[in-house]
Amino acid sequence: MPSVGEPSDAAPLWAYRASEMRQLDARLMAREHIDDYTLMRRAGRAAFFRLRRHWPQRRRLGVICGPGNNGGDGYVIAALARAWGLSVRLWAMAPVESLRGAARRAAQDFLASDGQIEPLDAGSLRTADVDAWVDALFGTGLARPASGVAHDVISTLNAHPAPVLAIDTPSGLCTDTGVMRGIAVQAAMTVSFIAPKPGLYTGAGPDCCGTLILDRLGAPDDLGAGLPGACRLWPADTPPEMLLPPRSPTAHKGQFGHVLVVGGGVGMAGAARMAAEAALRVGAGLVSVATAPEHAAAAGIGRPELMVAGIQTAEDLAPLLARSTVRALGPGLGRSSWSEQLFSATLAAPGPLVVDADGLNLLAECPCWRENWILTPHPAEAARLLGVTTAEIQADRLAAVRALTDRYGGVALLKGAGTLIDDGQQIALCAGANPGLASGGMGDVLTGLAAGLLAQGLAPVAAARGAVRLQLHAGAHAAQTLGHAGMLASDVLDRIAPLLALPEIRP
Ligand SMILES: NC(=O)C1=CN([C@@H]2O[C@H](COP(=O)(O)OP(=O)(O)OC[C@H]3O[C@@H](n4cnc5c(N)ncnc54)[C@H](O)[C@@H]3O)[C@@H](O)[C@H]2O)[C@H](O)CC1
Ligand SMILES: [K+]
Repeated sequence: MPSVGEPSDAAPLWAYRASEMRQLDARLMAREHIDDYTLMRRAGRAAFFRLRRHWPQRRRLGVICGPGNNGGDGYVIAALARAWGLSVRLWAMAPVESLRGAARRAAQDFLASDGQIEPLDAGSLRTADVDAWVDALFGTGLARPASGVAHDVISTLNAHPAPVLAIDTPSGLCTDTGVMRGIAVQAAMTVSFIAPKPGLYTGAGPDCCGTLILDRLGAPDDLGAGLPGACRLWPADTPPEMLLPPRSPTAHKGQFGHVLVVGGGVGMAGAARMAAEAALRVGAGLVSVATAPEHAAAAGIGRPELMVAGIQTAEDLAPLLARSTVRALGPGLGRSSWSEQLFSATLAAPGPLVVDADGLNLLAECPCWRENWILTPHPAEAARLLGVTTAEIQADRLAAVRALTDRYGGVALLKGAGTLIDDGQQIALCAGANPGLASGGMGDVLTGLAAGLLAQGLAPVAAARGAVRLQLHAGAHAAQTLGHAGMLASDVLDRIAPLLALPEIRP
């Protein structure tokens, strides 16, 4: 049985940068006593049979081969497709004689099977009678933005009605960061090999990959032993692991912490209320809300379990800080002098806390370092915390989340598709993209979930990861019944308790 907040038995995979992928390829070949052409044929076969399984009706393939081993995979796929009686047209970016090693052998075998190679030209792709494309232009070896013919080809593929199967990665996507290098293939499906690459799960990766399938090609889990790895990946479909401590029959509310939400400035009572409800729903024993006096009466309506206090000054806040064990600082806090008073008083109190929204914006103005907190910025808030632009954050999200913990300590949770969580030692990537979560209040719910888990004794990094994964799972349930446009933060809230009641995570 996994301990509280730790991953279940299905320990998540490590994701690797391109520079490490080459070492993994070499290790796999050495361990299995195979050469790179055998491994390439294994990759091509894996991709081809996924294509046949998912798109059985698509029998007119257009294969685009680049100048490297990714292109080599394409030749393997094209030869297999012809052997299976599919119609194949293949366009190559580089002449066969310029190819090297396994890629050259793959091209020669394709020619030997009477395959035809056409020079890469966007115009001929536009008019091709093709009902599925295979993108084997660039893989982990992408070295710069696609330009010239490569750019035009990617643009043509994206405009063509036939779906694209991307091999190993959509061409043009940086597999280390998830940044589109200029232009990138928008694939309907991606089959990636051997080990996860972080850029497929964060940044623009989820948009470019479509349905992402990882085929390990027989790689054992310990293939990367000793390599630093870029991050640990919790794939979106990983079942929610047991998060909460067991509850004895005689348990009482004092055992499950007391969360104090500090926020709800004038006109923003809802944010603090959402965070407070989330903390209750995830199991905190007691939850209080320190909010502007104007909201005190309204903030508790419909949720009598909340204890709400109208706060004028830091002195008013002191007794609430003294009674609580965990704080959630920032939901709807605002940037007024009132906000600054409460911010400073809360930061001065000991004990773990979650800082979000305007709490982060105020922190950016007076940075400090702390062990026992979780910062939960979206990219723009992270940019303010680091004094850079949002584009620079998104240009390398893994570097950004590490820069946050270097500067502020504790745990940094960088929101966005493929949320990253760093404790200064190891980065966790919680895969999963749900456009329905892009609406007001979702950040407040996440803050409350994290605070509620902290209040029950989870370590900050486990509380952060648990909050993200609970919200992703609850959000997926909400999207199934309500759709992405119609789902609200309250709908996610309503699905937390049923999720926690699931046998695999019921305490
Ligand atoms: N190594 C193995 O045994 C296996 C690898 N697999 C596949 O190989 C690719 C990685 O191959 P690599 O040759 O390193 O890189 P690419 O094929 O991605 O292409 C790099 C190639 O293209 C040139 N290049 C890079 N960027 C550009 C650009 N913008 N414009 C033009 N040319 C560019 C660069 O100079 C290189 O020549 C991996 O993704 C897998 O698909 C097998 O799948 C498994 C075995
Ligand atoms: K590719």
